[in-house]
Amino acid sequence: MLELQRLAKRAFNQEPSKSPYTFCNITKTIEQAERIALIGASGQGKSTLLRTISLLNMPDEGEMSFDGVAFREVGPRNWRKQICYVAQQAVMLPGSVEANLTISSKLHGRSFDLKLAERLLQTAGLSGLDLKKNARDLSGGEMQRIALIRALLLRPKVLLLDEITASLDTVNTKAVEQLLAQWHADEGTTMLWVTHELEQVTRTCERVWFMSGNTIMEDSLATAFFTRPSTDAGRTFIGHHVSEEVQP
Ligand SMILES: Nc1ncnc2c1ncn2[C@@H]1O[C@H](COP(=O)(O)OP(=O)(O)OP(=O)(O)O)[C@@H](O)[C@H]1O
Repeated sequence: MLELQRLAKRAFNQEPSKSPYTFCNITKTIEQAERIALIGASGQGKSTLLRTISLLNMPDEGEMSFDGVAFREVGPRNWRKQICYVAQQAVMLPGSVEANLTISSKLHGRSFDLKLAERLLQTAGLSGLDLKKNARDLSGGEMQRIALIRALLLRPKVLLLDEITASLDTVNTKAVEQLLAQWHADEGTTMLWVTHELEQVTRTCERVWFMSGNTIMEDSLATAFFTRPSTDAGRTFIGHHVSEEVQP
């Protein structure tokens, strides 16, 4: 349903035709309800790829289509109604938590589903939160969960999750994973999830895209990638993480 064809983005802040690729040659099809973990070393372009798929950055080369419609025909605003990016650093809009939760429904002309919002807040461990509180006074972890719930309330077809549990403790990380697992079971939302926590991959995703050499070097079932990566880069990546985890 989401097709990427020879997608490429060049490095920022340089003359486009001369700058090196941040990522290139990405041709992939993502079916509805797939959950894919996007992993790889720092600086490989994982966040930039997510931001490009959500049209927060425009691709320099290649095509993307969703349900057969090219992104150029739809325009960024309508594209992002279907394909929603949740950032690593949650951004709260001015005003209360409630205003943050209702804003996207208003912007997209949809009615606000209060019951659903309350259920999501509860599952995310935020049932006691005062919705009248200024959103910018929340803790980093609270902001992160509100940003996620704000995205879910739009009921996008594809969720692009960028290290969304990096600022959460273990309990709240599990709460968010559970929230997304339930959401996936109920809604069949496709997820592309950047994470550095390899155990999280095995808990949350069936498929892995491993980025290396500024492209997707391996695309496989998560179980296959972790037991037998098919490239030297994949083996090195896994070996590095395993040796890091066994160190005191
Ligand atoms: N807004 C920006 N302006 C300039 N350069 C950028 C910008 N965003 C990303 N980059 C550069 O693009 C490259 C890829 O960065 P990106 O954040 O996509 O990598 P990543 O794989 O997600 O890394 P990490 O795992 O550390 O988050 C890096 O060299 C980074 O410095």
